[in-house]
Parts: sequence; C-alpha cells; structure tokens
Amino acid sequence: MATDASLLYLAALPEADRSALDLASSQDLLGVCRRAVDAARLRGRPVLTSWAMPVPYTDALDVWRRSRRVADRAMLWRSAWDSTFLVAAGTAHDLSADGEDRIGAVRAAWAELADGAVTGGGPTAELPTGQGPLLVGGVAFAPAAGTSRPPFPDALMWVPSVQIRGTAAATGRGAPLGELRLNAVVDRDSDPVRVSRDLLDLAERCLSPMPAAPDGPVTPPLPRESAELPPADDWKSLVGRAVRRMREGAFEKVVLAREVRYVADRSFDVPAAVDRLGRAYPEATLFAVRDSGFEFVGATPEYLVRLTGGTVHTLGLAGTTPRGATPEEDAAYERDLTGSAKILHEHDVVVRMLREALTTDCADLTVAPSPTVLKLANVQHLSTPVQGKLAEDAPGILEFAERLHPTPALGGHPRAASLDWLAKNEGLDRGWYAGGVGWSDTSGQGEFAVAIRSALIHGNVASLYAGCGIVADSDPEEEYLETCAKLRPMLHALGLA
Ligand SMILES: C=C(O[C@@H]1C=C(C(=O)O)C=C[C@H]1O)C(=O)O
Repeated sequence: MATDASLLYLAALPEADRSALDLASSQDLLGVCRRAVDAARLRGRPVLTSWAMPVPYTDALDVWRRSRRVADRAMLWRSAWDSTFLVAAGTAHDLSADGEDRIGAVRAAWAELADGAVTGGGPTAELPTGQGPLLVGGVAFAPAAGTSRPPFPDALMWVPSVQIRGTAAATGRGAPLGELRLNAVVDRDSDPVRVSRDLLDLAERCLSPMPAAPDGPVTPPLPRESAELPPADDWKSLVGRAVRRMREGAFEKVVLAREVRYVADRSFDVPAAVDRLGRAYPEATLFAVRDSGFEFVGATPEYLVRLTGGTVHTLGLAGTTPRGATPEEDAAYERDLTGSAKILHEHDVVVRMLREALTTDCADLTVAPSPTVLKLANVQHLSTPVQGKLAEDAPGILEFAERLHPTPALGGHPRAASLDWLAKNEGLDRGWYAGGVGWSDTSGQGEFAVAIRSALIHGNVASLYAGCGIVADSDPEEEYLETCAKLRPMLHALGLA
C-alpha cells in the first residue's frame, strides 16, 4: 500500500514526464485533513475536505474501468457540451434521498455540507465548468411507490472519494492536464493520517498504470431469453388509449415508455458496451453509474440543464424520425421532421415549458426561433437550445433540475394531468430511465443529462428502455417503431443486435 502522494503521482505519469512536474507531497494532503478535523472540532459538525493535484491526460475509460472494480461506487461521465470527462470512485459522503422531494432533500444536504469546505493542493487543470469537490449521481424519473426502490434510491447522489476530471479532446504530451481530487468528510474523531492514507490508496488503485484486463468474456454474451414489457400489442393499445384521452381533452401530450429485458448466457461486458456507445454517439453525453453491482448506463442526446459562468442552458429535444439508408431517403425523413404539424406541436410543447420555467430567473432568455435537426446514428430529432443569463440571486443547478424535471419531452403536458395518467396507466417502473444523471459543484454550477437511451444492467440481466411523445394524432404502430429505433444503440452496444 502506498502512503506517499509522490508514488501516486509517478504512477500516473508517463516516464518521460516525471522530472518535469513538481512532486506532490502526502504531507500536504495530511495537512489539509488535519485542518479539516480541527474545523470539525471547532464547528461541532462534519466537514468536507478536498485536496487536488494535476495529473497528465489519462484514458478516462481505462481509469473508470479500474475504478468500478476497486470502489464501492463509481461513475463515468463524458459531457456532450465540452467533452470533459469525470471519473468518480468511492464514497466520501452519501447524500441519497427518497420520495417526491428527493432532489430538494439532496440540495439542502449538499448546501450544508459544501459550506465551509477545507481545501488544499493544486494548482490543477483549468476545467470548463465546475470547480472543487463535486456531488455526483442521478435521480429516478419518479419516486418509487412504497418502500425504497431496488437497486438505487430515488436520488443516489454522493461526494466521491476520488474524482478525476479532464478534457477528453486532449491527447499526447504537452496536452492540458487533468485534475485528481481527493475528498473526505471528517468529524471530530477522524484520524487524519488514516483518512489521507485511505484516499491515496484508493486513488492509486484507480490510477494504476497497469492496463485493466477485459471485464467480461471476449465473445459477446448470447441472449437466452428476452421479454417486451409490456408485450408489443399491449403497448400499442396503451398508445391508442392515450390518444383517445387526448382527443377527449384530458391532456395535450404524454410520453409513453416501455422496457425490453434480456437475460444472457453470461455477464454483460459493461465497459465494452460503454466504449462502443461513446464511439458511435460522439455527440451524446455518456454516463455509467455503478452501485452494489448494478450499473445504469447510457448515451443521451438530451440534457436537462447546465449551469456555468452565470448562464443556464437547457434543451428542447422532441420530435423524431428515422435516419435514411441513402442521402435522399435521409433528406426525406428530415423533411418529415421539419414539416410535420404533429411533430412541431410535440416539440413546441416542450420549448414553451422550458421558456416558462426559466423566465423568472433569467435576465435575458434566448430561444432559437425555430428548431434545428440533430442527426444521430440511429434517429434524427428536432432540437431547440434555450439559454439565459442568470439573475444575481438565481438558484443553483439542483434547483433548476428539480424545477425542469420532468419536461414534457419525458413526462407530458400539462404536467399534473399527464403524469397522473402515466402513473396509473403506463404500468412500467421506469427507475432511473428518463430521470437525470449529472453533478453539481459546491457553488451550484454543474450539468444534468436526461437519462434516456439507457439500460440498467446487473450481471447477465439487462433492462433497456425507450419511449416517445404521444399527441392526439399519434399512430400506435409508428410510435412502436420509433421506440425500436431508440433501443438500437444499446442493443448494439451490448452485442444483442
Ligand atoms: C423518451 C425518449 O426520447 C424522448 C422523446 C422524443 C420524441 O418523442 O420524439 C425525442 C427525444 C426525447 O426527448 C427516449 O429516447 O426514450
């Protein structure tokens, strides 16, 4: 076990770079931990401590692959906005919460913990957004009915012990540095020597230069059984029922989802799947959250909210057509997308809601006058970015996430009537599908993606999810085919198609 920060540093560095950089000292980390324990004694409450040092560009996927083996929890994040990656490992502090007010409860606990953090180390890489220790994780689409939902709570948010951030675009020597950050929450009885030693030990195991052996079998697992939940015909009838309710005027739009569950002959290779997703969907936010052997992964084109430098960004993404096999066919599908009154209506409902939700906190709201087309490998979508300059006393990202979720791109409109119908009729435990995955820093800057194009994986069982917006003139068969197209990325990634 290494107890010296300089060993850790060298482990992460290519041979030729070793002499060029200052050696970090374990004494420095220890000093910060000591200060934090002193502060905990003085304040009579636990104190967040965080220490950072630069690390050269590292292969984020490789670090994450190792982290998910050595830590109780791990998360990978590659941001669609600026290509920064985040690998989080271990638990410095758990802020998970259940129930309707899950995001609010996390927000309050994070504000208390973040206040008066004792920090040290650095200087580190300049990151495009967010600084210092982060709160990472995700939230379910809706609170679980009754007892806590297995395997994840309604909001699984935690401060990781080890946090590695950098820019995925950077390659080779002379490239921008990344940041390694070690976080802990100490109380009056904590032993600073032990705290710093445990952090270095975990970081070294995550950053070890040894290549991680492949996780699963070299040949992809073969599906032994699969089930559509609900069965295809039942789901189409459900779409028909939603259409009838909308024609009766009950609501304007509702998003119906379904699950496809696969049981394979052996465990799925999650890192290989994430690697494939990342390559096939470079414009997507890539995420993987692992806890207790369950892993929720996805590559989503949709973000809920991003807060950076006094600006809030969100995205209206709704309206879908397939990609064509030829440029002509693709252009025809694009014309269907931009010229369909039904699709434009579906999209407009989302943009209207986003605008309303942001108006009060933004001095200056910019909404593109008409949607653009986002082309992914499997489908194309109508897309309208929305951004605003935040007013002085505007809230942080968790409050925006709470306010925006679920947008009518994942729930419906009007919100209360559509969600109520959904809860009574969809018959699906969405879990984290269509919820949010992301992070916040101590000042409320951060990013949350909408957790679609996602799957929950546990050993040899994978649950894949997809849904689509239904309006009064939706056709059940077409909507069913749309969900099939949305499932395709994950099916390919897992080697199931
Ligand atoms: C619900 C999903 O996607 C959402 C629904 C869309 C639609 O109805 O056109 C488009 C993008 C997403 O907002 C999904 O992928 O599961």
